[in-house]
Amino acid sequence: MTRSGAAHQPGVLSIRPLRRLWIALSLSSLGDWLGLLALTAPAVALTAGDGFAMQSYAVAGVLLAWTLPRVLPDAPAAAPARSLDRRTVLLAADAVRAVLLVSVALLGQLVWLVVAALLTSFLGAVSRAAVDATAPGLVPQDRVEDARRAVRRTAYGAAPVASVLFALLALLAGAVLSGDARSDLPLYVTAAVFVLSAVAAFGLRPGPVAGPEAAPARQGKVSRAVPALRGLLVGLAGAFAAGGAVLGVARIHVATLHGGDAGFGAVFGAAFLGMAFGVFQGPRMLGPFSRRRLLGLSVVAAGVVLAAIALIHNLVVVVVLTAVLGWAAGVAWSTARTVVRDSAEEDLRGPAQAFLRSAVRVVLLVVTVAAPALAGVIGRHRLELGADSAYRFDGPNAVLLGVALLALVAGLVAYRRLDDRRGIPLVPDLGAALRGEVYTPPAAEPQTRRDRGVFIAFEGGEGAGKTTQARLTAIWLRDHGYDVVTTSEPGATKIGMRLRAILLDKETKDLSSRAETLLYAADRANHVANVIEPALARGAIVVSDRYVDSSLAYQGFGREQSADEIAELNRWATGGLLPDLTVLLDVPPETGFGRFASPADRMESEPLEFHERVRRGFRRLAEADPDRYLVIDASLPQEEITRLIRDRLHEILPDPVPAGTEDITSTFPAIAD
Ligand SMILES: Nc1ncnc2c1ncn2[C@@H]1O[C@H](COP(=O)(O)OP(=O)(O)O)[C@@H](O)[C@H]1O
Ligand SMILES: Cc1cn([C@H]2C[C@H](O)[C@@H](COP(=O)(O)OP(=O)(O)O)O2)c(=O)[nH]c1=O
Repeated sequence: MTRSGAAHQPGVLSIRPLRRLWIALSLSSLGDWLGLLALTAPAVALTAGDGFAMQSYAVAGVLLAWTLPRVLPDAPAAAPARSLDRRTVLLAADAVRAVLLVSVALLGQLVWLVVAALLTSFLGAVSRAAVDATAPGLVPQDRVEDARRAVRRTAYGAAPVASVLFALLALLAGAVLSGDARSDLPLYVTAAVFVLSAVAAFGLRPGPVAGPEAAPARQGKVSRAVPALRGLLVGLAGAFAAGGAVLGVARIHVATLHGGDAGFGAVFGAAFLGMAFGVFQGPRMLGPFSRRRLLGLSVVAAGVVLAAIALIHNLVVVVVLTAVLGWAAGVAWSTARTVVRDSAEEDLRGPAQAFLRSAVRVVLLVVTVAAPALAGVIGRHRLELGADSAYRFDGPNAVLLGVALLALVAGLVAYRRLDDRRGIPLVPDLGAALRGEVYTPPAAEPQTRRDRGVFIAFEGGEGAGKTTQARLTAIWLRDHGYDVVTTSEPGATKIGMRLRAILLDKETKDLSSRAETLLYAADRANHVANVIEPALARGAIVVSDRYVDSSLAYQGFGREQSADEIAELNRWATGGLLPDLTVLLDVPPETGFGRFASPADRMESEPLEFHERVRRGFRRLAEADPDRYLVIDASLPQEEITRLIRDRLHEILPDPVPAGTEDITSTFPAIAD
């Protein structure tokens, strides 16, 4: 909704002061990326006579120098930006960078090259910090996020432009220049871009570097509230490690493929262009298909493509596949954003995305530096394949192949962790999505299932939210046309109500643990015979607030009696009836008790240790039979719990509700309470 609303507003860049800042940023970002490419060229040229390993280390050294200021916490870069005038900061950062790049060309010294790369990158970070802090202050409050996004897009969007420019310069230099002058040309051009950027910065109005600071993402809190976060992190780390490996070894790998600077620029540009396309296309791709599955698949695709890049010795193929790899990583990134949007509370989406963004950046940069260094250690190898044929398998090939395997594993792990359509086979699911449909599997044993109905039990300690969630589940199921019977223990039948009075009345004294167990079992026997079985027999869905597991946890673990004996007793009492799904709402007893004000009944009055044993008991039961349980952290917000339950119910309902229809049905007025 907010998205379509935003589309009608004029672009955020129509706000004049922001547009000016944006022009300065565009040039400075172009210089930034061009500088990275231009500085790696002399690393190879200056070590031309020193062998493959030395060349690899020199490239790794320049990348490390360039990377360091960007993985360090923002503080050192942000400090000068915050204490000075923003125009001065941007102007000075540009001017000094121009001088640094020219000095590298003039001095032709490896050590100075690395130092200059470090300083250039640091100034880039200072300049970015100044822009980041300034941009939000230049727009109205409700456009702050748009302004941040425009800044981010420009900063990364400059990368492919810089790559194309670099490749053209390399071609030009190759045609008209010779020797060192070839790698010097991009340095001079970058310096010129920084001079232009300084001129644009000069046109800015001076002003303090102000504006709201982005709140740092607190991973602990965020990952607890966004359960998908770990799966997302694993997947994205795989995809971006794959990207980082290609960028890191590109310089030396392309040289073995006789590509030179132009080839390097092409690989770099292909990665970023592909990625931009993937980010754009991700949300539009395979509409009816599960986003979580798509994320896992795109990471697996990144791994497979990287393996091909590692093994095929052809520059054109490498460039094309690098674009595909960038695309897969882009799809993974934008899909992860969608998953966060769909699974996190509104106020946690920003922090969760910020956390993922910084994690991805660290992975990308670390792998980019480590890859060429490792390639240098591995060195060059030839596999002799016969009398006159051999296969090159150098450091870059080995590193790329290794990272490809890691990305594959990460993709598979992410797929498994995030899968929200468990039990539904992937191939027909994907096939249906390609035809624009949601796949609905043929119901297993249709007759028996439909005839029998479905039994869902809610379990957990006091105040875990069982009653709340059981009720919401029943409303939701009825909205979808199911015949639903809600019930609870103890006390769902007339006899049961009497038993309940005995069991929960604080005046009840001298009730032995065995008698208590038998009374709960008696209540249950009556409940099954008179309520649950008849409902299941007519095909209804039964939603029960507590069932056998409560006896195992409270009378077994809580009262420290044999859980096996209690299970046996209850098997007899219920005729062996077990729920199709047990939703365990797991919460520390203190949290649960903190949720009510009403006076405690006989069971609730038991000491805290009792309730802690009960909680452990429930968890143990769930661990022993994971397929039949859905364990949910019940300290999560209520809506998040409700969503997790619905996701799981989709899988076991006799006539599954296709995930895609959810949006449609929820537009009907539904009784929410
Ligand atoms: N996820 C939740 N977070 C915070 N409070 C909740 C949550 N779920 C339920 N509650 C509140 O906690 C109290 C107990 O919930 P209830 O569903 O009666 O728990 P139970 O049946 O497990 O004892 C109610 O006041 C309810 O509104
Ligand atoms: C069904 C069942 C409940 N109990 C206890 C747990 C609860 O303290 C109490 C049921 O009380 P109830 O008022 O239904 O509370 P809640 O909302 O927490 O379910 O009975 C057992 O000890 N064994 C059982 O088999």
